Amino acid sequence: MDISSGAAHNATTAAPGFLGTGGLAGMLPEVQTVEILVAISIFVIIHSLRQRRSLGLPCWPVVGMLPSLLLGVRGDMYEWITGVLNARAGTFTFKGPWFTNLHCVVTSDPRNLEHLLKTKFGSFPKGPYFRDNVRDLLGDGIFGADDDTWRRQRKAASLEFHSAEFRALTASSLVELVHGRLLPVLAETEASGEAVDLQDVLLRLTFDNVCMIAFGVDPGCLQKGLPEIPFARAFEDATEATIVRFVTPTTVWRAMRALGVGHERVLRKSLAGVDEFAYDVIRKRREELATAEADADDKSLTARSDLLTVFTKMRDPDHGGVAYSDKFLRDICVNFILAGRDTSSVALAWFFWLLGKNPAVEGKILEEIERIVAARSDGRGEEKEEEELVFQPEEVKRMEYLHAALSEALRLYPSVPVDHKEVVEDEVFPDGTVLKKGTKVIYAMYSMGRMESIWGEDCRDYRPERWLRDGRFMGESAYKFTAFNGGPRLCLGKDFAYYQMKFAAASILRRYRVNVVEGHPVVPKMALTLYMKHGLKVMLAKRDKAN
Ligand code: HEM
Repeated sequence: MDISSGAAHNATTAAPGFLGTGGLAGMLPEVQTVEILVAISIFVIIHSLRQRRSLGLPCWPVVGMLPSLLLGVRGDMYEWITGVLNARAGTFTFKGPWFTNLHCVVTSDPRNLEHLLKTKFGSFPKGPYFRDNVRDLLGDGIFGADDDTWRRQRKAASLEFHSAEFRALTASSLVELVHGRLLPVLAETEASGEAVDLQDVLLRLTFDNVCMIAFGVDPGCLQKGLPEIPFARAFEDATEATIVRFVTPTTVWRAMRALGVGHERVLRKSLAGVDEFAYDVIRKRREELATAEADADDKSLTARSDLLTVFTKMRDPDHGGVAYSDKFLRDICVNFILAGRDTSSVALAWFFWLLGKNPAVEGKILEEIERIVAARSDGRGEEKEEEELVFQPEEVKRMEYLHAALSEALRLYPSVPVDHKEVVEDEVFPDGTVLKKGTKVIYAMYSMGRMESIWGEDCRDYRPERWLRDGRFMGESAYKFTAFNGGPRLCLGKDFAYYQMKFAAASILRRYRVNVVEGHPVVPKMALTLYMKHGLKVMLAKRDKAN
């Protein structure tokens, strides 16, 4: 480019009196600056577009791919990730701004999922970054733990979750909650003719339920009037404030914690609420168990099978067989509450919304329920009033179409839409992606449900039949259907969650038509769990034989 000729042209076309004799020399640096800036801009744009071709997104100097991310966050973040993954055959590398910890590899390729969740499980722990962020809330509990700390809890909890006593507890707690509280709340709502946020009602149901499983205590969130419960509020606030740490540079949130300001102040206060509740229950349970032990005839307390009682009675084999500390018991319970408090309820909320759009599926679920009720050998299905009809565990098990319909809802709307791991040594994914030690890997469950390469051309359709062979439910590979994770860290509450969702869904559907309020906006919220951003406003209509 001939800078001098351009400058001369400017000089000759400008008014001579204005430039005077020194005009040409004074103009030169200005023109050069503009042209250099234009040249740099052209270079940056060409470079970024080239990067877009090779990486899937334009990558700008200094800010990396942040502009694309910010544009994606403005709309539906999960759909944006899905679009990029589809264009990149299932994996892309996100380059964050310089000096941030936003660099990561995002994948939805089942081969990579199997590699990181099972084959090379040891190379992909939760990692210190995740643990440091969640430690104040979760302590050393199973959710953030790795290695031996994780293995010990997983083994003990796994034994408990597969015991007959635990299954009996889950079944009885659900009868108590659904028939004693959920149905009365819904009956009141129906009678009032008002709309209700079904997601909120379901969140209250599963929060109470998981507290009964973990602590053996019912906090009473789900009851008429839908009151605010301090423990539930504290838990919610503590979780939200913890999540903010993931989008705040580590040094910044640490400084905020030291100073006790901003979301760290909220976290400190809400953690105090969580701990107050937890330690109070632990203290009382220890006292009750000691009293029951002293009175050999009192079997009522020692027969409890909630997690807190089971772990309080256990001895720690790694520490000379002493009892577990209060802090350890607190961490166990808080972790299970976090894992089980909202995952099944948001799945149910999406399920009810999908049914509204797919009445044929709802019809088939109702037919299945009626067949099961009609098959009752003692004729209870015919004789008893609808309100009293309580599904038995073996009946819930026989609801295979409902099982398929819930799995299909979770395929499209997995309660955990994305998850995260950290690589501890250099690795290569089966698709050829090179991972340097310390790389963060995001696996996108939400996107996996929308990939033609995994589920075929109708991947976006809600079709429970894809889960059925000759009318029987057929599970899928955990690396293709990843809603419950896979490998050694497969969700421990999976069977319980299905039981809970089926029991609640069948009990509601047999009694009510759930009509989503017309015009109510349904979009996912940006959070670690796939909540509906505006809840699910519905009107209930009593079902009779005609509808
Ligand atoms: C629809 C309902 C549910 C879904 C979709 C679901 C999904 C998941 C997912 C994706 C993980 C892996 C999380 C991670 O490692 O980052 C997980 C782990 C876990 N889930 Fe669930 N979950 C559900 C219900 C429950 C319930 C009701 C409980 C307990 C009462 C529970 C207990 C756990 C536990 C303890 C883990 C940790 C397992 C480990 O790290 O070894 N889940 N779940």
